[in-house]
Amino acid sequence: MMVKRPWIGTNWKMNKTFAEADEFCRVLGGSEFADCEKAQLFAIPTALAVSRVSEALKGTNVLVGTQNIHWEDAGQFTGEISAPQAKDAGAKMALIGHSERREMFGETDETVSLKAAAAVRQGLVALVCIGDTIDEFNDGRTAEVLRRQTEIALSKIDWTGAETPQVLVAYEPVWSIGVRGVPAEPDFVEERHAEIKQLFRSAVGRDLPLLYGGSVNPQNAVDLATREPVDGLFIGRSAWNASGLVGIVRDVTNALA
Ligand SMILES: O=C(CO)[C@H](O)COP(=O)(O)O
Repeated sequence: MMVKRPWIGTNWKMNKTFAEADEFCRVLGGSEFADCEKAQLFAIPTALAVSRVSEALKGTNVLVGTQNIHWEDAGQFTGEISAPQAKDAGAKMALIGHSERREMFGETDETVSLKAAAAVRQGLVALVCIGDTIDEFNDGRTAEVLRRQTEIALSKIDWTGAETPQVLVAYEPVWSIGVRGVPAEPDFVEERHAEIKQLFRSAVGRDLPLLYGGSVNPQNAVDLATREPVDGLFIGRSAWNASGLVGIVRDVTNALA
């Protein structure tokens, strides 16, 4: 059996001053996982810190991403940043459709699909988030919502080009995210992941890495990451300190060895 090489990374959201970003990079860059072959690590700072964090983690195996991009490459879009600009700053990944952007900043399935296509066009790894709200979950609409979000998100990517599009999806139940989030049971995650992976095959005819996010913590990380259809962990609060991320990477890679 092939040993799994999980994606493990963190989204800083609107957190960290430059000094705090530097400290994160110092600890992660100095850890035994800076050049880790057993996992693909990534960190997604605020747009202002992408350049600084990319520079600080240069030469390591940690990919740096940006939390949002516009779907156009340039233009009259005050306050936005484009995929080429994110790349210029050192980003290798673009986070797209996080539930906080869907809930609070008007992100729709349509804009998610445009942004995912823009990221791929520019050679960024697109990390697309999907997830059901608590109302959708309680109404038994989880499967329908995940199908809609997945199919639309992947619909504008050119899957036929010479380059294989680098697209990751993260299933993040909205009800499990953040300080009021309820951690999802690993059995529940395993079932949803198996269903979402079927959707990849029917929608785009291929397998895509599928990460889990939402209240991942040192207690549940190994159980989640070792489930067969879970290709990685997308972590918020428990990895904002680099030592938290390092601890989870250590536990998960040991468990998978
Ligand atoms: O973006 C997330 C992962 O970084 C996600 O929102 C989960 O946040 P958490 O519940 O604080 O882990």
